[in-house]
Amino acid sequence: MASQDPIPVVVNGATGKMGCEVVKAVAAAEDMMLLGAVDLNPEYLGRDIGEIAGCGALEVPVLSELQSTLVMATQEKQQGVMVDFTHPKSVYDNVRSAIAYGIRPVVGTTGLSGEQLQDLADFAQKASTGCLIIPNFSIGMVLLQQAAIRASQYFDHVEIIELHHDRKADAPSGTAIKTAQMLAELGKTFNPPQVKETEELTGARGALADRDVRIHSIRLPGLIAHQEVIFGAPGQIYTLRHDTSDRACYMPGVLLSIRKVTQLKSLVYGLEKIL
Ligand SMILES: NC(=O)C1=CN([C@@H]2O[C@H](COP(=O)(O)OP(=O)(O)OC[C@H]3O[C@@H](n4cnc5c(N)ncnc54)[C@H](OP(=O)(O)O)[C@@H]3O)[C@@H](O)[C@H]2O)C=CC1
Ligand SMILES: O=C(O)C1=N[C@H](C(=O)O)C[C@H](O)C1
Repeated sequence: MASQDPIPVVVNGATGKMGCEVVKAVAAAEDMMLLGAVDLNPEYLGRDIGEIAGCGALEVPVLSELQSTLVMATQEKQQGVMVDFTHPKSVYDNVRSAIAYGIRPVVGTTGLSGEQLQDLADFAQKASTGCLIIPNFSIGMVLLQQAAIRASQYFDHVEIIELHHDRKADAPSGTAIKTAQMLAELGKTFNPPQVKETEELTGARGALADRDVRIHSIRLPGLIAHQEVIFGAPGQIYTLRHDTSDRACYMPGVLLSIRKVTQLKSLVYGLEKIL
């Protein structure tokens, strides 16, 4: 059997916390080739991304220009993939650019609005280009969300608490938003009021998502990424919790997504859809 050409991968946000993990994972994957590393952090421009990520020289310099790196990826035999772990402010434009060049985006960056997501879905559909938007690449979170869906058949009261490191730009987390959406999609309204409530300090009761699912966000140094979904009923509390202790936990999901996106022709939102 003829072996396939490796999948060319461009990592955007390559010198960041997640970007470095992706660089190491892609460099170690036999069916992938790290083609480009893009980042705006001026400290690392021109330096070898393998040395920055800590896996030894890869002869791939950090560049600041996404467009020219995408053009380079269009010249490979196999269709290229862009993995994006940048910033909520830039992710929409990055994904539009990649799709415009026929490069398939695998997006971990959170903070896209519902409208932006819909617009990207329409754009990917028109271009017949696969695109994966994955708010959380860890298998543990998919399992937590599935358990939450099951529990919500029996519980009418639920609140989500997400806890993250204090370098996180967006709140609530993309994962908490997705979890709340998954519960809301079941069609029932949660948390029927028991008393007339007032907030003595604005925000004390958290954010109200669709179908009255509440989300609370905590930011502290010392945390990485954690989420609780707490169900309540008279006389009992059922708590689901996921804790991240190393960003390596996201890499099996990232590698799977790189492989899967090459087979897609439209946008898919959520890891659970490709498992
Ligand atoms: N889906 C998932 O499973 C996960 C998602 N995330 C999400 O991924 C994103 C990144 O997280 P994290 O790695 O912790 O963040 P970091 O801040 O550590 O890394 C982001 C990197 O991207 C760079 N950057 C910012 N804007 C651009 C741009 N326009 N083009 C290229 N590079 C850019 C930053 O440079 P500079 O520092 O100079 O700004 C930085 O080096 C966040 O949205 C986070 O929520 C995180 C973990 C898991
Ligand atoms: O910023 C992070 O760290 C994380 N972001 C994602 C999110 O917003 O849900 C995924 C994970 O929680 C880590």
